[in-house]
Amino acid sequence: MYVLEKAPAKINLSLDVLYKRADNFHEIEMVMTTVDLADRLEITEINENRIKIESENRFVPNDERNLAYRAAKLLKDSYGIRRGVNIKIEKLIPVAAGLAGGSSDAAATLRGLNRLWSLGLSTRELAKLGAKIGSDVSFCVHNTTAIARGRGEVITELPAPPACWVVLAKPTMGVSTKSVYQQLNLDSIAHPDTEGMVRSVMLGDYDGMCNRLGNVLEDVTLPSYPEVQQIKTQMSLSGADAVLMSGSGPTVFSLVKQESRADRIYNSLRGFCDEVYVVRMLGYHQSLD
Ligand SMILES: C[C@](O)(CO)[C@H](O)COP(=O)(O)OP(=O)(O)OC[C@H]1O[C@@H](n2ccc(N)nc2=O)[C@H](O)[C@@H]1O
Ligand SMILES: Nc1ncnc2c1ncn2[C@@H]1O[C@H](COP(=O)(O)OP(=O)(O)OP(=O)(O)O)[C@@H](O)[C@H]1O
Repeated sequence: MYVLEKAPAKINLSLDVLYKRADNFHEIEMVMTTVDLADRLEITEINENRIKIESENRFVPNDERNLAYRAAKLLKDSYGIRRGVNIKIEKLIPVAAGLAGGSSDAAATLRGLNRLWSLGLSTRELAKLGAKIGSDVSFCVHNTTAIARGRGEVITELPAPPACWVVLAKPTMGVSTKSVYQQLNLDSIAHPDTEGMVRSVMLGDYDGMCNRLGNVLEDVTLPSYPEVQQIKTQMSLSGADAVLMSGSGPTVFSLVKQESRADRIYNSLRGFCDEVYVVRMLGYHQSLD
């Protein structure tokens, strides 16, 4: 028996940090959605009572450090499951990119094992478990468009944003999320209009959504990595409707209505940036088979 699960990348349409909490995490408010760039997981039952990870990507650990491993272990331990699985991860999302690739793999593992082991857990129950693995995992379990609050685990689903093309570009370096949060100066934040972003998404107002893209973590990552600003500038010059860094970076995305413009941005970045993708926004509940 096996199940297949898609694990899509996320982008943050807005990301605000409200304050630092006593537990050293930051209280945040984000509007997030998923894009059509996804890892593919094949989860197969094996005869031994253990979790095996298979991945050909040299940046992805194939042991207990893998977030998919941690998700499987958490589910096994929480529900006393004495069965084993092999989790094969076809890695298409760039690693340490600000696209929540690892978190999405963990979420896909929770969804997949819920089916494989017929656990009957609801999305909310899986999302609650996911929060124990990482702040982005609950959102990834929902696998839709949503507002995320708390440290990222308090999810309110939203309708899909207005349809558009998304061009993603990841510079070569990876960025440590922890270090970006640590360096953020909370006194000088220009807070994005989260409420306005939510309204724009709900109304299907594409221009409103473009005008309200905002990510306070750019304050840290942009000055540290000039390549990120260069990509933003290049995308704007090539006709993007709006441009923003995703998560803690370094991936930058642009939104465009016209496919021809998306192609123009893609072509303008090739040779200058190794990993560039033109994808669609998802944000609907996906058929995961
Ligand atoms: C930047 C985002 O990706 C935006 O979606 C998330 O906020 C980060 O989500 P994540 O990578 O799943 O984060 P975690 O693995 O839970 O935390 C990594 C580190 O980021 C910092 N962190 C994370 C989330 C949060 N609300 N406040 C924080 O300060 C903490 O130092 C933590 O040790
Ligand atoms: N399944 C996985 N896929 C990718 N990286 C993983 C995975 N499991 C563990 N990791 C580790 O997690 C680190 C961060 O990877 P990931 O691609 O999830 O970062 P990210 O996209 O910046 O995450 P976020 O946007 O949530 O901050 C990697 O350097 C890698 O060592």
